Amino acid sequence: MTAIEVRGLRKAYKGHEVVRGIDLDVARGEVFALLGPNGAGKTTTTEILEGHRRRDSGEVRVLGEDPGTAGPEWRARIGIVLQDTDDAADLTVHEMIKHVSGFYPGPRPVAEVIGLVGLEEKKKSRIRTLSGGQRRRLDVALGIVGRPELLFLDEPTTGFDPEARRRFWDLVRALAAEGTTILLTTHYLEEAEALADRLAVLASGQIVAEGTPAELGGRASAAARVTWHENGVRHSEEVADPAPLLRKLLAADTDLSTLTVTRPTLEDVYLSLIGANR
Ligand SMILES: Nc1ncnc2c1ncn2[C@@H]1O[C@H](COP(=O)(O)OP(=O)(O)OP(=O)(O)O)[C@@H](O)[C@H]1O
Repeated sequence: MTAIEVRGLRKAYKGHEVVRGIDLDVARGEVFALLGPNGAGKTTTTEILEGHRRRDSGEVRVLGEDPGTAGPEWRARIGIVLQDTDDAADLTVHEMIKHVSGFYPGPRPVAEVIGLVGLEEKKKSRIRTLSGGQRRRLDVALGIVGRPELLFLDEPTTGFDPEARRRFWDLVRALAAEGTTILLTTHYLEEAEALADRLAVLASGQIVAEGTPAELGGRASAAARVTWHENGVRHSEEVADPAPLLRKLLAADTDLSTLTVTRPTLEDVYLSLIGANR
C-alpha cells in the first residue's frame, strides 16, 4: 500500500516556481530520503505533504487523504519533526512531551519517549537550557510520541554529535522495524545511505534521480578504480570488472598490501547529479 502518492506537484512563491512537477511514491513501511542542495524545494515539498503549505497544482495523497483538506484524525496519524522549533521554552522536557502526548489517542508513555531519544538526564530541565543537539532530540521526541504511522523528519540530526547521530539512526531503524513509514530530508549522505530504502535527489524543484542508495545514478554498475603500488610506484586503473586485473596481479605475485578497489560513493554520484543539473 502507498503511504505517499504525488503527481505533478507544483508550487511558486511570488511567481517563482520552486517545485516544478514532482512525482513521488513512498510505500508503507518504507524509509525514503529526499536529498538536494539548499533551496532545491525539499522543505516546501515536505510541508505540502504535511498539510502545512498549499500547493498550486498536482495530486497529493498522504495516508489516503489530501493533506490540504484532511482533518485532525489524519493529523494524529502523522508525526512531524520540523527544521527548527522554538516554543514553550519555560516548560521542562518531561512537561512538554506530556503536554504534546495529550493531543494523541494512543501516545507512547513519556518515560519511554525520553529513553528513546536519550534525554533521561535532562527530563527535568527547562527547554531553554538545552543545547542545540538536545533541543533537536526533544523535537524528535515530540514527533514520535503519538506513535505516528508516517513520520516526517526534516534534517533531524543537524547539530547532533556523532554518538547522538548513531543513536538516532538506531531509533529510526527501530521505528521502521515497527512499520513506521519515514520521509527524511538530510544533507548527510552517509545518513541517507545508512537509513534509506530508497532516495530521490531534488534539484531546482525537480527530481533528477531516484533509486536505492546502492543503485542511484548508475552507481552499482559504475567503473571500479583499482590502485596498488609496485616498486614504490602508484598504479591506478579504472575497470568495469576488477576480477581479471586482480587475478593478473595475484599471478604476478605483486605486493598487494596497499591494494584498494573503490566505486563512486553516494556523495560522488550526488555531486555529479547536482552539478549536471545546475
Ligand atoms: N515562504 C516563502 N516565501 C518565498 N520564498 C520561499 C518561501 N519558502 C521557501 N522559499 C524559497 O523556495 C525555494 C525552496 O526552498 P525550500 O526551503 O523548499 O528548499 P530546501 O530544499 O528545503 O532547502 P534547505 O536545504 O536549505 O532546507 C528557495 O529558493 C526559498 O528561498
